[in-house]
Amino acid sequence: MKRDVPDIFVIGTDTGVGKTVLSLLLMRYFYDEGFSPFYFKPLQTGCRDPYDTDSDAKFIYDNIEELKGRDPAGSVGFCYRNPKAPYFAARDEGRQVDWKTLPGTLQEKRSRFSPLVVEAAGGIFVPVDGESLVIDTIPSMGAQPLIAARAGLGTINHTLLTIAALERRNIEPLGVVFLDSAEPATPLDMIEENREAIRRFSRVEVAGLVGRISDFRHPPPECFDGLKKLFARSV
Ligand SMILES: Nc1ncnc2c1ncn2[C@@H]1O[C@H](COP(=O)(O)OP(=O)(O)OP(=O)(O)O)[C@@H](O)[C@H]1O
Ligand SMILES: C[C@H](N)[C@@H](CCCCCC(=O)O)NC(=O)O
Ligand SMILES: [Mg+2]
Repeated sequence: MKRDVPDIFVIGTDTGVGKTVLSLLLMRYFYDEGFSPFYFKPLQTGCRDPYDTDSDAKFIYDNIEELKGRDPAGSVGFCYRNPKAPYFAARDEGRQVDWKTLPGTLQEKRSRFSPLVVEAAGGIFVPVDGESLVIDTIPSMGAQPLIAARAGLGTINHTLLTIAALERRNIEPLGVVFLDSAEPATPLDMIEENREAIRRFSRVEVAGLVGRISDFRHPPPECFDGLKKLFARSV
């Protein structure tokens, strides 16, 4: 089994920025490059179960040919019904997220798959339990963070804040990928300025831009340009 890429923790500047879409592209990219990738969502909220229409794992399994008919439940750690931060969604059900079991689950997957594509819930300052935020879980996951960010107005602030928080804890991200689901599309000159600001005020590069995708089963080839830049040396 090909194993020469790091496991990836897809984190975001916010909820709804495109982490699941970026995870889908990573899965497609690594399958096409001959790897055996595995998608995992440790903490899913806003779903009755892993088969719900809002389940991120279901979206991945529905849109990756190789996963068609397979059970998305294996790709979900904890699942809570209310669309909230995991801490509050679990509390609504009288439970507490026992996230320290997750590194063991990932370790078990590592024997059969590479790379792991792990998707965070929301942004990195989202509470997981009463003591921990998503950012606190990063070191124990053994996966390198890749930042999904919106492409348009507001992203400079959110992306630089995310990078600054990681830097304070000596966590080095692989890079940033912009996703633009806006209609009409964000003007390219603004995207270039956003890219410039992030390069100038941090040491992190925006590796690529993913434009609006209309068919998630067949994303256009240019969606993978950023991933090629990040991983081509490894594949
Ligand atoms: N490039 C894109 N093209 C088309 N739609 C997109 C694109 N990026 C994101 N979207 C859409 O935007 C919405 C939010 O994206 P997504 O679900 O990937 O966000 P997320 O960061 O995973 O959110 P969460 O924190 O809930 O996991 C979804 O409906 C998704 O299909
Ligand atoms: C409900 C969302 N979709 C998401 C949780 C987002 C929490 C955001 C909390 C906040 O930043 O205020 N859940 C998830 O990714 O499983
Ligand atoms: Mg998601």
